[in-house]
Amino acid sequence: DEQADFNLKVVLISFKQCLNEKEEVLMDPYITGWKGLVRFLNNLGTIFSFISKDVIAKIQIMERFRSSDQKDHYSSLQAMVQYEMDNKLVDLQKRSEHPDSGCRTILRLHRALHWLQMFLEGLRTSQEDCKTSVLCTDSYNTTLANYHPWLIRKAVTVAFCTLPSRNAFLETMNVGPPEEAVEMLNEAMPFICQVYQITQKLFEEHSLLDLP
Ligand SMILES: CCCCCCCC/C=C\CCCCCCCC(=O)N[C@@H](COP(=O)(O)O)[C@H](O)/C=C/CCCCCCCCCCCCC
Repeated sequence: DEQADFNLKVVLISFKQCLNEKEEVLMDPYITGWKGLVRFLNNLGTIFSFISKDVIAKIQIMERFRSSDQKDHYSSLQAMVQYEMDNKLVDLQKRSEHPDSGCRTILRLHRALHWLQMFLEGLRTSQEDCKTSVLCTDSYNTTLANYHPWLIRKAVTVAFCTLPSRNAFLETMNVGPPEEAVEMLNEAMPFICQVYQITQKLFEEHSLLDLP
């Protein structure tokens, strides 16, 4: 039962566990966090399956690295960037020799994490009667939409219209009444923001923010 399986707490704990004392972003909890988000997405209906398929494909790319002979080079985002850059394993101009590098794959998820951060912030601070679809569209338009072609933007906007009300949405997080879900989001936001900021800085320092 996927609905029963999803628990916001599990996702949030994963993002908390992503950061070690050296402020590195650890790959395994990062992947676990994304898997939890996909589980949540799957519960929102089949209209969202084109989105979850894309996330799953990206998770699988990263899992393959983590179970390969090179797995130690993928233990953290920092190790991955160092390894792929040092060994010229990233297509910087055009997707060709290394179409599915770890860096370009994580960059896609990283951009989506920015959307999540904006969306959860909106959800957390909005009034009870606020429409989830509006929060979702606004946060999408200021983040991910900048990287998506027209057709995807349209499909995404249609899917957003099917989202339940704010309170029903918060209840699907399986942590009790909406107020408790908001409380948990208050606790979790700093970790998600930190993971986002550290990754952003890492990719910025290596000029990896525009990978094809
Ligand atoms: C804490 C729990 C509460 C909130 C739960 C939200 C659950 C969200 C789960 C997943 C978020 C979606 C992540 C989307 C990743 C998209 C990555 C991407 O940009 N991919 C495109 C580029 O990849 P390449 O082609 O270059 O390999 C790809 O083309 C896009 C494909 C599909 C469309 C993606 C649309 C993203 C919309 C994000 C909003 C999700 C809506 C969730 C509703 C609450």
